[in-house]
Amino acid sequence: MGFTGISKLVTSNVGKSTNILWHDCPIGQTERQKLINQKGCVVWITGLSGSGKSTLACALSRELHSRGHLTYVLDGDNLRHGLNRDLSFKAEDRAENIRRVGEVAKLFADAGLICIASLISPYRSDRSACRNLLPKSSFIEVFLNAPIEVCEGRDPKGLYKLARAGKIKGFTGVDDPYEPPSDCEIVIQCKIGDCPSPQSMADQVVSYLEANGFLHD
Ligand SMILES: Nc1ncnc2c1ncn2[C@@H]1O[C@H](COP(=O)(O)OS(=O)(=O)O)[C@@H](OP(=O)(O)O)[C@H]1O
Ligand SMILES: Nc1ncnc2c1ncn2[C@@H]1O[C@H](COP(=O)(O)OP(=O)(O)O)[C@@H](O)[C@H]1O
Repeated sequence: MGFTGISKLVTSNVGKSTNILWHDCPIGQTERQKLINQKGCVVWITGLSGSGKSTLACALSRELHSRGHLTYVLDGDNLRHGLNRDLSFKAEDRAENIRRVGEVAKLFADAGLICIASLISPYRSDRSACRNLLPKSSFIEVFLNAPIEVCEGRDPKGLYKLARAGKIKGFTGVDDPYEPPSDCEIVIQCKIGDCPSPQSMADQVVSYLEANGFLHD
């Protein structure tokens, strides 16, 4: 075996990539996790636009950081400024958006980080494909269950208003579907006039991570 850990020179074809080989390194996820005393995982926050995904992602990242944990936030809106700038909001582009972010999140988790992905991710099949990329139990799906009335009432970017006026087509929850999770790890319930604070949403996720051993090696 050489330095790159090629044990047998058998190449394979994956998607459109032909004759490729997997290289292993002696320092892997286990070694990295030991170094930072935590377990890599993906916290995947799904919900309507305006439900509070980015707010929760940032509150969670801040809370974990203050406790000495390494996190990284992958925010749908932000990633569409770079990695996913070539994608629209039609179903197949949303699927590709989620697939790419799932693959990136998998790398962060493999690096040992608590990766917080915050995307509308409206289709169950796309979220499920991301779940299947990760080892069992290290994909933690969080449903920010805020009714559209709450999200539309907030409308911080004025997008619901534009969608209702027909100036944005295919807006999630207005004229595009959102499929709520049927079986996810955490549900954060937000009702009209009664939403948990950002800190208490973050605390709910931290409790789950603590109880499931992600905050220790
Ligand atoms: N048609 C349509 N539908 C939904 N959202 C729209 C649309 N057009 C633009 N936006 C803005 O894009 C943000 C959602 O991007 P995502 O990458 O999370 O979407 S998705 O997961 O691919 O469905 C979303 O951000 P959030 O409000 O933070 O969810 C919107 O600001
Ligand atoms: N728990 C909450 N309680 C009250 N307001 C909230 C809460 N979470 C988010 N908000 C507000 O709602 C709006 C949308 O939140 P944001 O995090 O941008 O949602 P999303 O990322 O899902 O679009 C923002 O103005 C934010 O300040």
